[in-house]
Formats: sequence, structure tokens, C-alpha cells
Amino acid sequence: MNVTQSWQQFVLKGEADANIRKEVLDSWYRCRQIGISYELDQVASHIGRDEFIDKRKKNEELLAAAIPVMEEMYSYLKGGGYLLLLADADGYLIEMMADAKAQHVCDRGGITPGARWMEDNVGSTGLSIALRTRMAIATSANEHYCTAFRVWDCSACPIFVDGEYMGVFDICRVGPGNDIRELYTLAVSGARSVAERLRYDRNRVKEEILSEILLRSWDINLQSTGIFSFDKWGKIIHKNKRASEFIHLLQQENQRLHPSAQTNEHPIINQLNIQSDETAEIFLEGQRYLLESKKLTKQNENLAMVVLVKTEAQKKKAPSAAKPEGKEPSAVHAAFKTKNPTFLKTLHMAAKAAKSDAGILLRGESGTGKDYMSRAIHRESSRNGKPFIALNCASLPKELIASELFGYAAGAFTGARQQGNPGKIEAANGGTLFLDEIADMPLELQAVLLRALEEKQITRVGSTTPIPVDVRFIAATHKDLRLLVEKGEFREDLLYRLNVFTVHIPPLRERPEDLEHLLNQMLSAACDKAKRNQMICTPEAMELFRHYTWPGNLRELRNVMDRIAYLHEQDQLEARHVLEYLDMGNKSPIRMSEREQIEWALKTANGNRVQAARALNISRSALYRKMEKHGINC
Ligand SMILES: Nc1ncnc2c1ncn2[C@@H]1O[C@H](COP(=O)(O)OP(=O)(O)OP(=O)(O)O)[C@@H](O)[C@H]1O
Repeated sequence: MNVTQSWQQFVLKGEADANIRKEVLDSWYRCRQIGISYELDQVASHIGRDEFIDKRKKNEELLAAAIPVMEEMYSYLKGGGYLLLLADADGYLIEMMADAKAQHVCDRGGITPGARWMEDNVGSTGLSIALRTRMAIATSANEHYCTAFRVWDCSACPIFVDGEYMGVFDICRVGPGNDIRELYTLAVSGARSVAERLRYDRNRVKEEILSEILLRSWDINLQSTGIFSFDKWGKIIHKNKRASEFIHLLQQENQRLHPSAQTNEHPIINQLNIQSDETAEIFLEGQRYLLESKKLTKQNENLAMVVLVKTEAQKKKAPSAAKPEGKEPSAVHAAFKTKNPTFLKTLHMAAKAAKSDAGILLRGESGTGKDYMSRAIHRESSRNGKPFIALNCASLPKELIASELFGYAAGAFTGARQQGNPGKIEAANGGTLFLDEIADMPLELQAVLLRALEEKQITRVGSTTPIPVDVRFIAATHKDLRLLVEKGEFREDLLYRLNVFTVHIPPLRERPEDLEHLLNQMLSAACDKAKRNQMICTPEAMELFRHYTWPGNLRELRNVMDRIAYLHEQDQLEARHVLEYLDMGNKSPIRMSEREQIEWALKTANGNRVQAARALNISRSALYRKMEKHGINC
């Protein structure tokens, strides 16, 4: 018996055929129980215009993530009789895209935005089954219960973000008869893309909010002030412990006043009637709470609203509790003295982030000072005085990283020490672990590390006994981890865990205002190290250094100054000496042709021939002669 015959037997005689797969047969039984007619030729229920507008408003976040995905898929599929649907968590169609062929069939079946797509309105279809079971499914047209929809093959996949059910992504094609596996793949990948976008947007906003909170000099005592923030959709996206307690009290009060109301956090926002940059007050259990709200915008985009919850007593105490600002530079500011405004902002954030226990990701090219920064953050944190341990994930063979990080138990492998060995995480207990070149951590270990971060315990290789650990993690990379996440080479959940705060250390060429003092500081330290007189760098020489791009950043600057301190015999460093000491790899002046040397010197001196001649240690007339010889005009 084919599927159509089985269906006929079921709807006409009430007999079930064992060949029909369980998910579909269960749905047919439910349809019969509900009493929906198999002869239905139109969607049975639609909501009105106003209710539809409300639904779209309520699902703005989902729509913002789903529409670009649907549009992209539609652009590839159109013309083949395809219909793309997005249903909200209650089963209403809140977005649809259909090509001409599909639209014609939609019109006949009353498939319009606002249609309710549950089994009691449309019978069994891929979408109604997915809405009911919250599982992905593909169904062929002849498995559908009601006549109206027995022209569509259909595949639907629910969208979940961090465990929250958002709705269902669905793709239908005028059928029947084609392979529905292809539809299944499309629906699953569509739903996944939507979920990823939602997750990405939420995390981005969360990150932005946290760094904005730290960047702004609000008078916040992080220990005693409740902070919560909600995004432009009204969803609470971040709250600290104090804020959770406050929200809990508020929910209880809400329940007491409106026992039938739902207890989710959205209505709280309405209840609080929070306006931007205002102070509101609320009494709960005899306590007066003051709520200060601040709107966060970035590049004209409304990011979120942050609310500070203070009690009366705290409000009075706050000024004296606040540490006077700007008196003593933080360890971070002291380590990276900068005049660059953007980097200075980053340092303020890093100094504040240092005080929390959240993960910090240091980003920057090689030699910019990521290791240096991690040590400064450790010194600035409450863990100062406790161990600081660094592990470079790129410097170890992949097989050794696990035992280096987690340690190993006695007899874990041949050659293991008899009593076992603690790993870096255990060694850093109470302090900070710096994971350099985190992008090189193998994928399978990333999962273990994430678990250790979340559970605050580790298990040595070859053991089953968990060991509790209290470690603050700082990671660093010069790679684009988001790109690696996209390529499936880095775990997204680990990225978000490590990357509560991102500290971007700019390359030296992007902070030219710092070159002079850094160079003088390093030159002086190098002279001390070489036990020789201090040296002076003339303004012309400094000018040439300023034009060099420093591809190796601070490490290169330090190396060049060390070299000068050891090799340069005079106490004055002049422009004509500069070229000699710069480490230009393949482009070392010694290896450059005469033409290349002249071009390099002119470029470095910004076309200034006097300076270029000095850098080359030749007279101006010699430079002109050589330029003429090589046909160089500038
Ligand atoms: N702010 C600073 N002041 C003085 N020296 C610095 C500073 N930052 C870094 N250095 C020096 O520059 C060199 C490179 O720094 P560091 O090892 O921290 O860079 P990195 O970004 O971690 O490099 P990589 O990515 O190659 O590991 C070191 O010798 C360090 O002492």
C-alpha cells in the first residue's frame, strides 16, 4: 500500500497502516481526536491585523535574525515553487516568502501571514508537527492530513537559542514526488543560521554592554550595586547577583498583586516604567530601592538600557566608598604609558576588568605586549601576590597540551612521574593562568577547558578524581577567533567564556605618539643592561625611527635598542646610524640593492632628501647623483 492509500484508509475507515512512520501516524491520530476534517481546503484560523502587528513586534529579535537568512535562501530557491515560512513559538506565521508558483498555491489554501499553523488549524504537516514536537522533520505532501496541504512537501526545524525556544523555520515546495531529504537539510541549516545570528547578536550586545559599563565612569560599587541591562527587545540580557535578588523580589510582588500573570522577566520592564537617564523609586518589603537608568548607544544604535539598583543606605555610603580616581595609576596604566586616546580608553577598561574575575581576551599582533599586559592585569587584580602562570599553546606539541594544562595522574602514561604531576591550572590555583596563542588549542581540549572553566574543577589525565580550582583565565591571540569559529576550528562557547572583555593592544605603528618615550625608555634600560653610558638619540634619528613601521612591534623596538646599546660606540645616535641597526629581515640594507636602499631611505624620510642622505650616510649631492643614475624621481 502506498502512502496515499494508507491515508485514504485512515481518514475514510479509521484504519492505521503500520508502514506509516510513527511521527506522522501520531499526528494523524491527534487530528482525528481534535476532529479536524481531512477535507479542509483552507487554513482554519488567522489573526487580525492589529494582533499580527503585535506578534511581529513581540518577535522583532527573531525577525531581525531570520529575515536575512530567509532572503538569502529565497534568492537561490525562487522559481522552483518554494515557500519559506517563519512561525513564532505560538505557531503563527510571522513571515513568509513565496515565488510566483508557490504563491498561487498559497492563495488557494489561505496561506497568509498571520495564519495559525497548529494541528487543530491545518492538520498534520511538517511545520505543525515540528511546532508540536519541537523536533526537525521533513514530510512529503501525501503524508499531510488535510487536502489543502497535500500539494506541498514540507520540512521544518525549531530554532533554539541557549535552550530558549524561539519558533520554527520551514521550507515547503510544491510537490509531491521530489526527494524531501534536500528540503530537510535546507530547513535545518536555515534554522541553525537563524539561531547562530541570534546568539551572535545577543553576545555582541552583552559584550558591548559590559565594556561600556566598565568604560563609563559611573559611580558603581560592583559589590553592592545591582546592575541589570535589557536589550532593545526588552529582554534582560545581563544581571549581577544583587540585581537577581531585586528582580526576584519584584516578581514575588508581581505575583502577589496579579496572581494569574506570567512570571517571566519581560513584564518587569513595563512595570518599572523605566525611562532613560532618570531615577525611579520602588518600595519592596519595606525597603526603598532607587533605580538609575542609563541608555547605552553606540554609533547611533540603541544597544540597551542599563539599570543600577541601589538602596537608600548604599546611596549615602557610595561617595566615601568610592576610590578616589586618577591618583595612583593602575598597574595596567603604569605598564603601558600611552598618549594615544583610543589605547588609553582600552587601558581604563582593562584596569577595571582586572578587578573582576571575568575572562579577558587579549588581542594584538605579535610583540605588542600581550604577555606584558596579562601580567599587569594580574598585578592589578585581587590575585596579586598569588601565582601567575603562563602557557603558550603554540609552543607545545598538541599531544602534550592536555597533560601540561591538566596535569597527569601516577602511571598515566609511559614515562610519567611516579607520583603524577600537577598541571598549569593547578599550579595557578588562587592566581591567574595566561593562555597565550589560544587559537592553537586543539578542538577536543577546548571542550575540556570549557568544562573546567564552568565547573571550576579539573581532572588530571589518567585520573577520575576531580580537583577544585580557583583560577582567573586570561587568553591571548593574534588570530581572528570569530573567523575560526565560522570555520569550525574554535568553539564558540569557549570564545564567549574567555572573551567577556576584549582588550585590543594596537601595533606600534598605530600609536606613533608613544614611540619617542618608549624608545628612550628602552634605550636607557638597554644601556643599563650593557653597563655603559646613557646614550642620546638625535631628533633626526628619532624622525627616521618614527617613519619605520616596526613590524615586530615592542619586541623589535627592544631588540633594536639592545643592539644599539651593545654595538654603538659613541654616546650619540645620529640619523646616519639608524639604518645600520634596524632589523629589516630580507630587507636589511646590506641585502638591498643600491636602488632599493635609496628608495627605502626616501620613503622612510617621507621624500626629504636631506634626511634620506643622512640615513644612507652619504652627501646630498651623492644622493642626487645616485637618484639620477637609477632614474628615481620623487
Ligand atoms: N609596555 C611595555 N613596556 C616595555 N616593554 C614592553 C611593553 N610591552 C611589551 N614589552 C616588551 O616587548 C616584548 C614583547 O612583549 P610580549 O611578549 O608581551 O608580546 P606578545 O604580544 O605577547 O608577543 P607574542 O604574540 O609574540 O607572544 C617583551 O620583551 C616585552 O618585555
